[in-house]
Amino acid sequence: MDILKLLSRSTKQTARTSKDAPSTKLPSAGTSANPQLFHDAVPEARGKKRKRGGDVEQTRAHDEEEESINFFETSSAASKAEKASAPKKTAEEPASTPEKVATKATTELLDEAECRQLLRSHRLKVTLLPSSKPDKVVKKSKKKKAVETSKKEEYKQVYPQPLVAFNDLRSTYGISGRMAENLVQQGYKIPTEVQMGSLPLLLRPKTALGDAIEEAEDSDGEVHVDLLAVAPTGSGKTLAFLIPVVDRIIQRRRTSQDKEHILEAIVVAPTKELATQIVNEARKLSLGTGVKVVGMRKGMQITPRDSPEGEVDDISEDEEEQEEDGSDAEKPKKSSQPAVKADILVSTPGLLFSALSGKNSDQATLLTIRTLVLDEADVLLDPLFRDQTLGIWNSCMNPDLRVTLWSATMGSNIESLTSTTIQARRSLLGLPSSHIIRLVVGLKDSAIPNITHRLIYAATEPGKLIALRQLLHPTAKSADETQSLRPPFLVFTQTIPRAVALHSELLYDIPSEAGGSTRIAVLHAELSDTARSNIMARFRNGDIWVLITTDILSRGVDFRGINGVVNYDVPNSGAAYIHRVGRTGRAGREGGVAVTFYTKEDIPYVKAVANIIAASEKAAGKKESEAGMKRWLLDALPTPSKQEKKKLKMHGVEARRGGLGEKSKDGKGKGKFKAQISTKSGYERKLENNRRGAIQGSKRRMEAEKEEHNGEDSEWGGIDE
Ligand SMILES: Nc1ncnc2c1ncn2[C@@H]1O[C@H](COP(=O)(O)OP(=O)(O)OP(=O)(O)O)[C@@H](O)[C@H]1O
Repeated sequence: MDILKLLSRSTKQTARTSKDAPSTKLPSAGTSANPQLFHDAVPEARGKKRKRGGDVEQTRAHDEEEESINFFETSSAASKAEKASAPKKTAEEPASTPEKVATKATTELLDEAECRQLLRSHRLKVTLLPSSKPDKVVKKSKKKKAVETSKKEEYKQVYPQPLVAFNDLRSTYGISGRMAENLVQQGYKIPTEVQMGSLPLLLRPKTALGDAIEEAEDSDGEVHVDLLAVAPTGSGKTLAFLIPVVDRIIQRRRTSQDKEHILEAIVVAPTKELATQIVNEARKLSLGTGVKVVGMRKGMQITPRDSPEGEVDDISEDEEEQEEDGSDAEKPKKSSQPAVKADILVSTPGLLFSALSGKNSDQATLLTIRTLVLDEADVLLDPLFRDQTLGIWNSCMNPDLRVTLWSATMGSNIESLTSTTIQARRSLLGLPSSHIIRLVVGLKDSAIPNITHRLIYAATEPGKLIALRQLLHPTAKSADETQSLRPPFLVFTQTIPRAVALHSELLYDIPSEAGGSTRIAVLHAELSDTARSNIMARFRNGDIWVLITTDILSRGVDFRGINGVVNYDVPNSGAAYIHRVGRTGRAGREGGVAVTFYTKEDIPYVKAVANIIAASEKAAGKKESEAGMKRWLLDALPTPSKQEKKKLKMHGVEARRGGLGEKSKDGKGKGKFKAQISTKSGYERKLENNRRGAIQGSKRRMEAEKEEHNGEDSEWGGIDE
């Protein structure tokens, strides 16, 4: 079914020819050939001589595409035999000797020049952050210079082994055959940049880093690594943090007699939707490895290992999958069950923190946790979640604790908070201080270059509504790629009441033959968990075409087929813009569109968005004449003060606070009321208007008739005789 055709049917849109139809360019049109954002080899692009690393990479990437059956296949007969038995395995992996892994490792490593070349050509920058807190920069000029120099010396760029091809995960870094098989099953072929940079570092730090650093060792003899990774939205960070988590558990089991489920890893994510998605990804990845993944639920307890058998229970995988399908609406919840028996726990900070600070809090010191993952770390360490996140972090008392932090945006304040927390924890446990590794992919804090941005001035609130309808119902004249937005797409508003009101407004905008009001939905934090899961499942299935939401869905959530994002209300910060628009153009897909409306009220705040758009267009290689963001507009927009930025981040644009706008004192709805979205649907208002019009019309007619009648009475009619 052509969604756009149906939507534009009432506006007599002319049928697109296959030539001008943009379907092949749509992100929902299929899988991306290459998920890498920066896969152009730099030396070639700049006309320099190519080094050997580039060739290695090209050849391997090509080989991967050729190997349609199994790109994890190694050349040796022994490994072929090993691979052949892999799919049949359903239980845990048989032990693989460390010597075997080590022998393989030596055969695959690149020299430093090749590493540099590859890392650079994929815009990967790896830095060791200072192991101690950098000295305070004092303002006195001479001192400042001296201190800055010493600070500079502490930031050291390193060139670890990049992951050239997915089959190296097995051959060089020794991941389990079963996990490798799971990756094949899911169709992963070429590693994304963040996977290239982080997987060797986290899987086998010694192999990846060589003698680049002399570091503290963990009890398993590996170099201690904490990682802060900043990589674009949709660039595969989930897989980058999950593979090492699952691998570390499998490695521990290989060497230990204890095959029980021990809670070894915690993944924290800011929203329930993201946490559920991570649980699903982790389960797909660890299928058949014996690693168990559980999503945290209300009422669950984090029990210590020696909790009595039989008491231990958790939500079954089936049950959670049902929740994701939205099919468990009528089922009673098992949320009061007492325990978590799993290897990996995924949770929002609030749920886990309250479980830790509950009745059994003294038992809750998480001694067994060896990996803590903070997904969307900048938001988790923002004041909103900071206490909860640090509370969880500080409960993890295992000396081998590895912390990895991930996001597409990371302020320098988050970086220093991370350093301080890691070093403080290590000194509390009497451990030597260690370096934190920072991995940055591309330009830090920027929007992905593979989507089209449109910043549209709509002047007023009603103007935005008209503009949104224009996107939804392209007219014959406007149904080109610059005007229309092909569903499915997401619409973001500033507040919950505004999302609800916009939903009511648009409820009947989709023709009934296309599914009518069922095609449009609203998702926000005040809905029940079941309702939220239900809507997510329907949107993923393609039953919902337009999903109106708040920033609750702006981070991490991966909808593969989204064609566009509409910022109905301007986002509260540059970071919020980057994450919102990053819901489209995932895994390198081209064709995603991000539309942002702004009104008179937004002008003081829109510069951050405009700057990000300009940087993204530059990164995409657009010339000034092709760029949507014009220089004159950038220059004309005012730069908000720090204070204004802070206020905006905390509360949003004032005229829209509280959602529907405040009534003026006389109740007439002027002034602040202009930022209101009607709470009735356009269709309902049209009916009401028609009804009101009909009543007024009939009143007018009656009055006219009356007047006529009176006129007749008063009119001189002569003498009736
Ligand atoms: N190597 C790969 N090849 C192809 N697709 C991939 C690869 N790695 C991940 N993906 C896919 O890319 C999509 C985005 O991945 P993911 O959700 O992990 O992105 P992210 O970097 O966490 O994004 P965000 O910053 O928005 O949280 C997913 O659909 C995932 O399956």
